[in-house]
Amino acid sequence: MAATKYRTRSSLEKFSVKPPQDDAWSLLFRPPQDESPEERNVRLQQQQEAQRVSREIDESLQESKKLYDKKKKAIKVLLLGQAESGKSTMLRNFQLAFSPTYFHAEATIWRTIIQLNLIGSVKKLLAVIEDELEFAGSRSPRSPSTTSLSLPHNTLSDHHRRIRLRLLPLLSMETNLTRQLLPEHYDPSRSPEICVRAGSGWKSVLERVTEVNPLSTHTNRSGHPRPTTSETRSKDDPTLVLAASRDDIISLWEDSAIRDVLKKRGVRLEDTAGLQVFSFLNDTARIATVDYIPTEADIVRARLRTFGVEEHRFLMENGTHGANSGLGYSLTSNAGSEWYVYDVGGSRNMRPQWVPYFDDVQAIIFLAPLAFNQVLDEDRQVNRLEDSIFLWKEVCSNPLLARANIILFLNKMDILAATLAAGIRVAEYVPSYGDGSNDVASVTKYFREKFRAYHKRLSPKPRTFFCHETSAIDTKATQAVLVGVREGILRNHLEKLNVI
Ligand SMILES: Nc1nc2c(ncn2[C@@H]2O[C@H](COP(=O)(O)OP(=O)(O)OP(=O)(O)O)[C@@H](O)[C@H]2O)c(=O)[nH]1
Ligand SMILES: [Mg+2]
Repeated sequence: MAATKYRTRSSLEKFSVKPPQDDAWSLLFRPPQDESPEERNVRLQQQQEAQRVSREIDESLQESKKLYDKKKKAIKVLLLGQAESGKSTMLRNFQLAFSPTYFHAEATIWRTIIQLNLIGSVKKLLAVIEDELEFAGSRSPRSPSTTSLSLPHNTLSDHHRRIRLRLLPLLSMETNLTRQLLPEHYDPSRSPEICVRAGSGWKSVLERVTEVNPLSTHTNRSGHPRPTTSETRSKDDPTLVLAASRDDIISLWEDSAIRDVLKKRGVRLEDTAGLQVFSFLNDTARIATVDYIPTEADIVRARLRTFGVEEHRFLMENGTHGANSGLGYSLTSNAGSEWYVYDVGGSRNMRPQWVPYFDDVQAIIFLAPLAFNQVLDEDRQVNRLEDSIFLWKEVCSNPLLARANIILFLNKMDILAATLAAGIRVAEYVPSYGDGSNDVASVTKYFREKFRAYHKRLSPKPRTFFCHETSAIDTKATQAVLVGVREGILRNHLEKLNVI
């Protein structure tokens, strides 16, 4: 044994002292025989540089591998569901519940999105007014003696025309800003909503927009910070223009003549899909101010369409306890655990992009509003609930997801309740519902059982069916649900790793 060891060492030594003559690398790096001292210096410097670069490459490879291994160990959750089902809203609830520092740190970015949502609503309002004014103008040319336009059921006047003109700068501001945010090749006329491509650096654009020039941090003579003025703000920041338009927006929104026009033209104040198109208009007095700071509820409610797949990394800031989740033991390892949550764009043309993320995912939160009386934006022939069930079947039967837990969120329960309260009957849209009772509990039970049956029938191997009823804009109730869901996912993950 000792002799073997000795032989090995001696052969290594022999190699390092006297390399074999036919070693290609030695030949390549052998100094030329007539090398001058300067050439030698240059050669040695080059060699050192090459070694440094090679070390750097090794280090970065090791770093990437470490990251890869870490990510492999992290918990991965996919948020799936059709467009507008509430995935991004749920993600923001997740951030608020488990990563509140991060959630609050992004408040200024969301302030601009909320301002853009509000301006978007004003834009829709102005488009209706413009149409109405044009329509009225073409039907009954104005006589010089009157400033009112007589319409069949209402009257819009020069007063409205003037307000519209005053609000136009707001619209050009919005056009400028959204142009910087929209994904490449995206045609805004296809969808009026704000949309950003995942990973495109849109947050940096908004950070730049909201950055206040250091001048504003100066104090005045009495030692108080100077108020932010137009010189201290970025030219793309809509705050001041919006604040200056505040009274005009409120007066338009509260104007009964405008309400009549909206009604006459069939423009719903609240979109039935829950896209509360005009919802921020009700809060204009609070939002259109120079010192507006969004509330948690505002941030959760903001609408920003997802384009592509967004990866969100979470380091759990707070561990929750078994007592909360009814597990009967404490999952203290929860705090500090690393999670990746993937939020996807839900419209049909984006769905093929989901598949690469199916690999190695622990859980899927599938959002399905029971929108039995609505159709998809991208295809007005397709019923929303039917589309959700179709997607659910695809997800349950997908072999790549066979090991993942699928958790169904029947989201937008508030809208279901409002729809049923308005007297809209399920049987009219879903004949198989027959003469079942048209109340929330019965309708929910009926559809939940449908989802359960497909889950059981189509799962490649048996797994438990989890289902929650949610209203993602109700942050308190949603967080309570998410705490339980997180515990469940973590427990399952630990069980798979045989830790508990
Ligand atoms: N009333 C109500 N509105 C909701 C609920 N969940 C989400 N919303 C609203 O529905 C709209 C769409 O929500 P998002 O979270 O952006 O939908 P998404 O699934 O991410 O949509 P895409 O990004 O287009 O795939 C937003 O305006 C939300 O405020 C809910 O439970 N109730
Ligand atoms: Mg989204």
